[in-house]
Amino acid sequence: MTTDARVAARLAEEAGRLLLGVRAEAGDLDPKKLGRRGDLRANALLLERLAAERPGDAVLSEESADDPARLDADRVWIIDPLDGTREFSRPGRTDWAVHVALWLAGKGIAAAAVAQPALGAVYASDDVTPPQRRDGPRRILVSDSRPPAFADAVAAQVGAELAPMGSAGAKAMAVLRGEADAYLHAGGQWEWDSAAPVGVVLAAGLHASRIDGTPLEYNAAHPYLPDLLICRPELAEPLLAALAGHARD
Ligand SMILES: Nc1ncnc2c1ncn2[C@@H]1O[C@H](COP(=O)(O)O)[C@@H](OP(=O)(O)O)[C@H]1O
Ligand SMILES: [Mg+2]
Repeated sequence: MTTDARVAARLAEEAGRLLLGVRAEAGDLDPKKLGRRGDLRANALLLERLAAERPGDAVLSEESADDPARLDADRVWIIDPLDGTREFSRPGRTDWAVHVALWLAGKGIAAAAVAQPALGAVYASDDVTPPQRRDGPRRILVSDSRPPAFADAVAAQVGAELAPMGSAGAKAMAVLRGEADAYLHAGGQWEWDSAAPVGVVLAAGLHASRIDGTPLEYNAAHPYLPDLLICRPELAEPLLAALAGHARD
């Protein structure tokens, strides 16, 4: 039988291919409509493929009504069919992603994949390696539109520069590729924004936690997970120490 991680990788890749097509045929469609079309079509494809590949599993999707049956389920797919909708609808941007994660009761995120279709890349939890250390100054990625208020102070404390980028998945995968040292977020986010990126980076040996250092927990009744730190393991301690001093600012 195909493993859950392979299913996640294949579905993320398929949804990514569909999204590239939606973008290619968009013409001069209004960006908001293009984003919405991408969200809905990718969601429909993922739901249909999950129902075929893993019938009986529950699904928590950004783009579907929440079915509370997932709270009693042992297997829940947590999906964001198009993360970085805003960037997807802007020509030339590559910072958008498809997230497919599987949560298991008592285990947490057990399989995950993130596709970055505009880069032709799919990252999966069963096939990742830790990044090589990059030369140059430390770099912390933050939201393009909603960077944490205290990010400047935290970056200064650890001698890092900040760099904006769209999409939680794109930022996490940039850390995985070694293009940045950390991804810091606060102020609001949902489980589907981080489940698959966190599953992939943890499998590669990177650090991922809440900004107070506690574990990220998924399949909660209210699936709101407002903050996140992903970083190279050796940076976790200094970054969490800096965050402890600034996150209440
Ligand atoms: N303050 C906030 N509240 C809720 N969601 C947020 C948020 N800040 C970022 N997000 C979500 O996190 C994802 C990455 O955001 P960003 O690009 O700003 O880093 C986006 O997901 P979607 O594109 O799936 O909506 C965005 O909506
Ligand atoms: Mg998202």
